[in-house]
Amino acid sequence: METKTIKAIPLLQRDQKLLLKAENLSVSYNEESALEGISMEIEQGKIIALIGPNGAGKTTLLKCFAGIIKPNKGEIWRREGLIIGYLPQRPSFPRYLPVTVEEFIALRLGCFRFFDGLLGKRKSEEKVVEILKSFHAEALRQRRLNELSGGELQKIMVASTLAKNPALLLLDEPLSGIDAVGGIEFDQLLHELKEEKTIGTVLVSHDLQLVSHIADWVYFLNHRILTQGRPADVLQEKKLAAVYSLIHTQEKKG
Ligand SMILES: Nc1ncnc2c1ncn2[C@@H]1O[C@H](COP(=O)(O)OP(=O)(O)OP(=O)(O)O)[C@@H](O)[C@H]1O
Repeated sequence: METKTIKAIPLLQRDQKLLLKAENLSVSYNEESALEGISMEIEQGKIIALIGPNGAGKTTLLKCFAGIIKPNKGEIWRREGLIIGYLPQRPSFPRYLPVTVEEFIALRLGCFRFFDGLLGKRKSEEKVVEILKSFHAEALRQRRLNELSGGELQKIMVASTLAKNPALLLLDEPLSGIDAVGGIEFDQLLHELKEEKTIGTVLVSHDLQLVSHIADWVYFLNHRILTQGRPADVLQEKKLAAVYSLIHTQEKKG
């Protein structure tokens, strides 16, 4: 068994745009390897997409970046004071919280009144309204989380993830359950974030159409990085077919 060698070292004066750097990460669950030798850099103003088949290790990698999982091997550097907004895949916990949308967003902002927060009640309300407006979701403000549809809840999850003004955004299948209109809005939102150039984003998605026009750089993972590049290069039909046939051959070898 490898010893755990992750370090959260304050980053990196060398390059102001660099938010996070991962070097040679490996993760295994119960001796079963999920990730091997992953290295990548995430910069401010850029959207990195992680694609690959089910079980490829995409969520595991996001969890490493978020600090939820410690790799068995490798190192992660983060910019000092980096605020990370992490949207997990299909989060189920909010459903059980007996709170309204407004209270939930305030809670995630850390300024819910029960917690005697940083901003105070009025400021917190203003911020929540502002966030809901930007997602065209003001009508949901007083609704309870357990009354929302799957797509509405997902929208609120994205909104509340952005509420803290993170510098690094980690999105795991953010469009799952969101309808076509919501998808277009989300697309626009990602474009706006990109134009502002202040946030770095790692997007896990099976939606190759979204990835093809939003990502600056794509990594194709299957436990290892099989290929990487600009979307126009990686997402060519021929290239994808080659990668998938490589996976198929690996699986056959067992
Ligand atoms: N907590 C866990 N315990 C044991 N094995 C796990 C755990 N989490 C993930 N795995 C395994 O690790 C591998 C990678 O899983 P991961 O969820 O990172 O893949 P993914 O690429 O995000 O998949 P998907 O596209 O299906 O969401 C899979 O084989 C999975 O079964």
